[in-house]
Amino acid sequence: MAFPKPQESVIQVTMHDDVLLQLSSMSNSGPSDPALPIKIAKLEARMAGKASQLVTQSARQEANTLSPHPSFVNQLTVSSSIDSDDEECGGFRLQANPRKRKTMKEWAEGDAASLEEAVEGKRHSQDLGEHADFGDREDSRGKKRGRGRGQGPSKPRMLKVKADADMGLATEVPSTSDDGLLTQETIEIPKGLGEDERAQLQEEIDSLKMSSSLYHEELAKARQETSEAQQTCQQLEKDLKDSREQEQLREQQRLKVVSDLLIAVAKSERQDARAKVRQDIARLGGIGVMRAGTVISEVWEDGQTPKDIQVRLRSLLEQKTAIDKHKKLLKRRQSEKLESSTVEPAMSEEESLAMEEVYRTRLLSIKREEEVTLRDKERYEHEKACHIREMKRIRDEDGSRFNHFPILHNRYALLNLLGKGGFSEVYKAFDLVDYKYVACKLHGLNAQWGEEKKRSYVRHAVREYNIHKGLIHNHIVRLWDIFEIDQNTFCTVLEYCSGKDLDATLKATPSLPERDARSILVQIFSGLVYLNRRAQRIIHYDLKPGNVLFDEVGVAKMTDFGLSKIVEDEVGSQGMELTSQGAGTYWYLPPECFEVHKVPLISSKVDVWSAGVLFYQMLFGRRPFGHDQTQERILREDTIVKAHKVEFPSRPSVSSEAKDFIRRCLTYNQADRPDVLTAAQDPYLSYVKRKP
Ligand SMILES: Nc1ncnc2c1ncn2[C@@H]1O[C@H](COP(=O)(O)OP(=O)(O)OP(=O)(O)O)[C@@H](O)[C@H]1O
Repeated sequence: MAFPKPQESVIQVTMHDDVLLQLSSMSNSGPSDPALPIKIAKLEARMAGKASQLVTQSARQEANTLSPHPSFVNQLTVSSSIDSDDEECGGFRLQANPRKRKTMKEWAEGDAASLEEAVEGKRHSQDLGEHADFGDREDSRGKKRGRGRGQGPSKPRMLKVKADADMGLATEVPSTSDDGLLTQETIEIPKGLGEDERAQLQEEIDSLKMSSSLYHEELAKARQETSEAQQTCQQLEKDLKDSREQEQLREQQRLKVVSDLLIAVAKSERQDARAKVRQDIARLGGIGVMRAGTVISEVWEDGQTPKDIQVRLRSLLEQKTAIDKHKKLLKRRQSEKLESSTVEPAMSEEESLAMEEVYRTRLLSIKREEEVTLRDKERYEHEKACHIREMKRIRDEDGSRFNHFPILHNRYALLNLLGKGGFSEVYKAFDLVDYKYVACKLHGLNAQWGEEKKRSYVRHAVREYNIHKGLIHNHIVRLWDIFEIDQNTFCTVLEYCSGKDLDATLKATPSLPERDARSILVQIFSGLVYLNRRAQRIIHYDLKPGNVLFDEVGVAKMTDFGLSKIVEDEVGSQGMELTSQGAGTYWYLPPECFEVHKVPLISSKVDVWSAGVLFYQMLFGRRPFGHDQTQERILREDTIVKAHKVEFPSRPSVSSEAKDFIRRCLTYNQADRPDVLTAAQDPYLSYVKRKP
């Protein structure tokens, strides 16, 4: 509901002079007659025998263009037309009044001569002119004219017509009382008038008195209404203020309830996570402490599952050995069958063939069991990797200074830690303003760092923010906000991706079916095409499994633009200079990034190479170059500089189209490698709708 502004509803009621005018503007119903002031003036003038002058002046002032002819009859005609034809007069409408027009006309016809003489004659014309002008208009000297002689503007209006000796007319003095009520002090009818006219005049005076009293009542009513309206208005304002305060209170309560619920859920998730880790420690293993002299180090201690797997494998090995032994014995017996010295009874040929078959089938069965156990062992290794990741997450969460569910920036309710990067902690959080989950990345500056290093880190983060915030694409994580927490910590707010990241996915399932891997690749290229079609092109430069996240429905999204490069317009076809050589994750970077003899020139082809490595890893469960090497070893052994040709394992089996696409992405020579836009148009990446 829209409440009017208080000042709009206030009606001024203190101006006695303008009471009638205000009434007429306030009320459109009942006896309100906006033409009344004019009528009164005309009547006064007529009674004073100066109707013509009044009319002339009134007409001249209000209409100006109407008949300039001084003739009284003409002027009356003008007057009559103004009086009756609803024309504007000083801002008020003159209502039609045929009865009055008739009177005036009659009067004009009956006593035209004497009235004309009076008009020509003269005096008090100024008075009458003033009476005829009901508005508070300024005269030519710029002064406000009063409505009665000697009266200040705030005095009640006196409609006074003085006796005019020259005209031989007695003066009828209708006036308004202090509160605006029309009164009649003396009534003397002009001598020259007949009975009818006198009666008519008397009738008009009575009628005016009646109207005046009605207006008076209306004024009182309007005043009353105004005061009531003011009270209502004040009450409404108060109500509005109260309800706003209540709403604020309710909003705070709502937020409290929501955040309490979220915190309760988060706490229970924390408990579940810890209980699961405890179970998994018993099942999969955990970190123990080993002491060697004064040195205490952490060691991995196996849980029950790897122990069981070991026992099964050992048992299978023992069974295999035993069968092999029996097989050998059987063979020896068969060869010694004819020797009489043999203690054991001789075995028929058929029996010995049957025994051979028993041993063979048993060995095959052991082999199958072994394969199953080895698969279990592999699964265990993946579970162990996730378990170690989760243990690390919990340890990081326990050690975090933001683990007590704070509300940051009056808006983001921090819940549980999602993970910890090099210099940041990422928390799942709830946005209490937009009511959605977000990921809050808390960047902590190391207190030990010097001022310059801190400044450089912040500069870097702000640069990343400025690049990332403008990127709006389905396959790029949205960056919503950035704010400072304290001198050494600030936070970026990101779209929350509730699925695992690709790194975690590949740890749990090292190789994906080709169809799944291709779908992820297509999405990555969609994001890359967006980055290369913008006015300000961007090279991501840090494409790796950890920087590909999945939302709740499995849509892949690129994130982390910390190392990304803006491609300036003037960059030539060779590419732009790489000024941050050494940064990045070497398994995923192309050979040109390791150029040492000159400043490397790079382009979007860096991302094409990284996407090729990612695709290879998704398909084969390992990286094409330096898979088992550390970053340092890759650099030392020039692993990528030597990565001229990509080799494919025989298993799992992958389509030749996929391999060919990987070869194109991993083209050693940058000039021969397709750029993002060309690679994205590769037939391998295009989906065509199959005809039914
Ligand atoms: N928007 C997000 N939604 C959900 N989880 C996220 C989001 N951003 C990051 N994470 C998770 O938070 C963890 C830490 O992320 P972060 O980006 O800090 O790690 P990183 O990339 O390993 O570190 P660094 O940026 O230092 O290389 C990762 O496990 C990541 O999956």
